[in-house]
Amino acid sequence: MRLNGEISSGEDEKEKQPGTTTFSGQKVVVGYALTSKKKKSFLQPSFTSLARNKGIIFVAVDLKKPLPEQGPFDIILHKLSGEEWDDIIEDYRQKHPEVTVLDPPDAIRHLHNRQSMLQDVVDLNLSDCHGKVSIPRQLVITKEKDPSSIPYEVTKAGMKLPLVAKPLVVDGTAKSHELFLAYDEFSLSELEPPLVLQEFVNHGGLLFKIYVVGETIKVVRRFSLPNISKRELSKVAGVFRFPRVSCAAASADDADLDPNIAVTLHFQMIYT
Ligand SMILES: Nc1ncnc2c1ncn2[C@@H]1O[C@H](COP(=O)(O)OP(=O)(O)OP(=O)(O)O)[C@@H](O)[C@H]1O
Ligand SMILES: O=P(O)(O)O[C@H]1[C@H](O)[C@@H](O)[C@H](OP(=O)(O)O)[C@@H](OP(=O)(O)O)[C@H]1O
Repeated sequence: MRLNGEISSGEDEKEKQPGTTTFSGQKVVVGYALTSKKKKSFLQPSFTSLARNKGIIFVAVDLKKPLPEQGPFDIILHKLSGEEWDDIIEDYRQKHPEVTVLDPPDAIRHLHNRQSMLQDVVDLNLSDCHGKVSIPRQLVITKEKDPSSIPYEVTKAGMKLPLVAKPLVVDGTAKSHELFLAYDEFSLSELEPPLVLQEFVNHGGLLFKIYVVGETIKVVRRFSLPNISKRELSKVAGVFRFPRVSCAAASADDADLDPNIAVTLHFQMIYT
């Protein structure tokens, strides 16, 4: 297959994966358009090397050049945000129906907003399905709102403390993963809308993260925010920032959990 573009050099990809055989058939070319953060986390040498052995080649899309002039690609893998990029991808999809675009902007738009993201879970209506699947009670504070009005909004909505505050927009930046924990509603006026406020759900300081790709399902355990007791709530005030809760570094897969906790947690998986 012909290639016009920078091919992931593979120079650092010396690590051979056990059990992999070198591919000798038709190649699949994946054009990728990712942030430098995502390139670092996703396009790891061990991964691109494994992919190469299976005939999958990653080629960087040059954002300074028109997309239709690049390739040919079999797949476009992108995670960039913004209307301009969405238009480029949509236009490319129309002109190149033979290329698989993962994911078309229209199909993932609702995931860029924490309110619309969780609406799908609500719509599934799994309130009585071998247990309870629900989302935390939440309130959206739009960007037009004056932060000083947040305490009033919270009281009006009857939200119970403590509250978790998250950026409304999810755009893959480190800032969009930030989370704030507020023990009293007044300190919420220090935060910057647009926000989603959620009631804090005690979940034993652990959560299960489930990855699904086609038929393959992988479940991992992560340490999370610990339970907050009524006593603690009555003694603590203020808003606390957590840059990244339950990230990969907080893996609890090897933790020796009390079996009783593990069983309880099994029934407490929460959608956040
Ligand atoms: N309402 C809540 N009550 C208690 N803990 C919460 C709540 N919301 C989030 N958390 C904790 O904070 C973590 C991060 O929440 P967030 O909503 O940012 O998850 P996410 O966007 O699904 O995370 P990721 O970006 O890793 O996919 C959760 O995994 C959970 O441990
Ligand atoms: O490492 P896990 O627990 O799987 O969490 C991932 C999040 O679920 C993703 O949302 C992050 O990607 P974005 O930052 O592009 O949203 C992703 O960011 P990363 O690719 O920069 O590591 C991870 O934080």
